[in-house]
Amino acid sequence: MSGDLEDKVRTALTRIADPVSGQDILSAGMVRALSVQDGGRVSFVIEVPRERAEGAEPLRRAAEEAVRAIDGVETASAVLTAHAPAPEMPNLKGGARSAPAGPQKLPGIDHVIAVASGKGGVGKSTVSANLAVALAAQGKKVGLLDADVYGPSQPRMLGISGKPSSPDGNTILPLRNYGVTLMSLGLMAPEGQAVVWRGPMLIGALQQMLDKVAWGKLDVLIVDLPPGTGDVQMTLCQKTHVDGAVVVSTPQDIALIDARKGIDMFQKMGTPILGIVENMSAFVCDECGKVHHPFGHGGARAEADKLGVPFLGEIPLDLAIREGGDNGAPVVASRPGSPEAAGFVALAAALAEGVLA
Ligand SMILES: Nc1ncnc2c1ncn2[C@@H]1O[C@H](COP(=O)(O)OP(=O)(O)OP(=O)(O)O)[C@@H](O)[C@H]1O
Repeated sequence: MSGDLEDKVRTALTRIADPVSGQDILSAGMVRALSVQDGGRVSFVIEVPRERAEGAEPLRRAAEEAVRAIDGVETASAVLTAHAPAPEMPNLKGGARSAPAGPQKLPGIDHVIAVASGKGGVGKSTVSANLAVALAAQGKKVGLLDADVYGPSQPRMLGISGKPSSPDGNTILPLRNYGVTLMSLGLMAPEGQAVVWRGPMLIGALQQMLDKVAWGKLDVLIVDLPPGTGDVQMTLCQKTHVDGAVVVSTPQDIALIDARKGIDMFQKMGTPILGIVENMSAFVCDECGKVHHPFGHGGARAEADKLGVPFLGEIPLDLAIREGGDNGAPVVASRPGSPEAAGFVALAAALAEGVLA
């Protein structure tokens, strides 16, 4: 049913002509991250060269209105994003870059792993930070891209402050701690100030972090995504070759329902699901040593079995994990070998032996 609607949306977009080239915007490759969700919610991005960004609003509006007029479409949202002309793009490897057709490998980066969650607050950033540090401790060259544009928390979690520099005014030099190279929108904004990144700005910011950051040679770039299934997730998967997604969930039904939606989105985008991690799985009482399951237990494993995707293990609910995140000392670094670090180390080892091998 959403397939039929998607066809209708595509047809409508072929009727919108780009006034500059005369080609329709779909064939011209200007439509990106098209998403047609159940209930008729449609969103997409229109990409124009940077010099046309200011004058492209009428085109955006025409495309949005054409889609909104389709029977079965409840809401339509088109956002504009501007890209720099190809010759201005930094080329960290030195070769010429032709117009990208589908998801592209990032120069010098062997693998990209996305860490996602359906719902906010389930520990996606905590898992990303500890996974990155654990992989670095296992000898991998690791980058961490904090794409959680609604609440970038990686600088705090990895104990990194200060601004990344850009000596040539074009390429951004990332910062490093615990053997992890980090770039985050949180490093671009003054600490404590909320930054609201929307639409084209948001997609542009993600693109900048992928294209303009001097990541250097990496075995793996971990991308800490915002929660849910929005433009950032879709743009990442459409533009960049992502080896797979790790989905983080708590055992609660409500988190698992959202995790399922996230998995569905990645599958539709053709991004492999590396597996589900159950965070805040069990709590061991300091006083009596008894194991409690405040959010239930085993839900993520059952969900993974049901969906036929790997189960990647359980992370306990533990004060040291929370404090490590708040204090910029991930538990994997501050308490290596501890039971609370074990789940992250096992996750890193499983990925190192699997997708990163
Ligand atoms: N296993 C855990 N044990 C104890 N505290 C945890 C654990 N996992 C995460 N937390 C804490 O829960 C809070 C939310 O975690 P985190 O920021 O990693 O979630 P998130 O899914 O990335 O959230 P958002 O997407 O909203 O940014 C943080 O204070 C973090 O320290």
